[in-house]
Amino acid sequence: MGVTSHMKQSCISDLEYISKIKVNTQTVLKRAQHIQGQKIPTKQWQAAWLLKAVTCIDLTTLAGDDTPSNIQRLCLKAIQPVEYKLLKKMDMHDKEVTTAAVCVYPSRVADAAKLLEAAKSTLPVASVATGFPAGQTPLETRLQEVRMAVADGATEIDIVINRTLALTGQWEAMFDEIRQFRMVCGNAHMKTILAVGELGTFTNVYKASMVAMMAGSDFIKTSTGKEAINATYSVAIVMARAIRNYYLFTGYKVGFKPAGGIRTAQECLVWLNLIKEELGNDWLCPHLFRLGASSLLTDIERQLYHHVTGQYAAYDELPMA
Ligand SMILES: O=C[C@H](O)COP(=O)(O)O
Repeated sequence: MGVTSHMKQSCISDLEYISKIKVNTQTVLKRAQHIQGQKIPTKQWQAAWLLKAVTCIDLTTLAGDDTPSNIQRLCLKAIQPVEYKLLKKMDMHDKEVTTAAVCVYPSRVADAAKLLEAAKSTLPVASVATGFPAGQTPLETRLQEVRMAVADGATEIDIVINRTLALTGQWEAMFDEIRQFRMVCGNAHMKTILAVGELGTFTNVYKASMVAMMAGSDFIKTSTGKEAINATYSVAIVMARAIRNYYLFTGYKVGFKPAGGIRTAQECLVWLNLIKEELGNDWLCPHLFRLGASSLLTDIERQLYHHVTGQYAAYDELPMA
C-alpha cells in the first residue's frame, strides 16, 4: 500500500481531540462478557468457521532458538495447514487453503522468503521489527531493522509502539515515530502492535489505536505474545470501536490482529464472532483480520479431524503447527 492517503488527512487538531477521549471501562467489560456468552456455531458451520480462521492465521515463530530448519517447517505448514485427506473429506481440497502469512524475527526473514520462493508460494512473510518485543532501542536502530526486513523479503512488518511515549501521553511524538516506520516500510503492509497489556487503561488503548491508524497503519495488533497480558476480548472491543470510528471519520478500513496466547479452536471461534459483531462481515477476511498465533493451528486441525472422523487425533498424529 505504501504511504497511505488516510495518513495524510491526520493533523495536530486530531491529536488534540484524542487527548480528550475517555473510555467507559464497565461498558467495555459488560460487552466483552456478553460476547463470550454468545452461542458459537456447531457441526459443519463450525468446521467452515475454523477453516476461515486458518486462512486468517499469521503462523508465527518468535523464539530465541529459531533456526533455518524450523522456519522451513513453519513455511511448509503454512502452505498446507490442514491435511489434504481432511480437506478432501470436506470437499475443500481444491480451494488452496493456506494460512494468511508466516511471521518471524527479522533475522529469519531471508530463510522464510527463500523457502517460500523455492516452493513457488506467494504467501507473505511478516517480520516483527522496531526492537520487538519491548521497543526499547534507539529510533535509528528500529528504523534500520524495518529496512533490513523489507530488503530480505518481508512484505508485512509488525512494528511495536514506544510504550514510554504512550504512558507519558506524548501522542504527537508517537505519531511521528509510527509515521517514520510507515515511510521505511515502503510498499510493505504495516501492522502496529500496541502491547495493550502494558498500556494501563482502556483509554490509552483507544488513544494508541487512533494514533497508530492516523499515522498510516494497515492493521492494529493487540500484543507481542511476550507481555504478561496479551489479547483479551475486552481490549479487542476497545480497538474494534476505534477501527469502526476511524472508518466513519475517514472511510478507510484498518485491519485488526489479536495476537498472544490464542491457543484453542474454541477461543478462535469467539474471536471470529467478536469481529462479526463489532466490525461486520467485511472484516472477516485475511485482508482485514489476522490471528497472530504460534500454537493455535494444532487444536484447529484436531477439531477438524474430529468433525471429519468423529474421533480426536493424538497430537503426534498431526504434523507440527
Ligand atoms: O505475534 C504473534 C505472537 O507473538 C504469537 O503469540 P503466541 O506465541 O502466544 O501465540
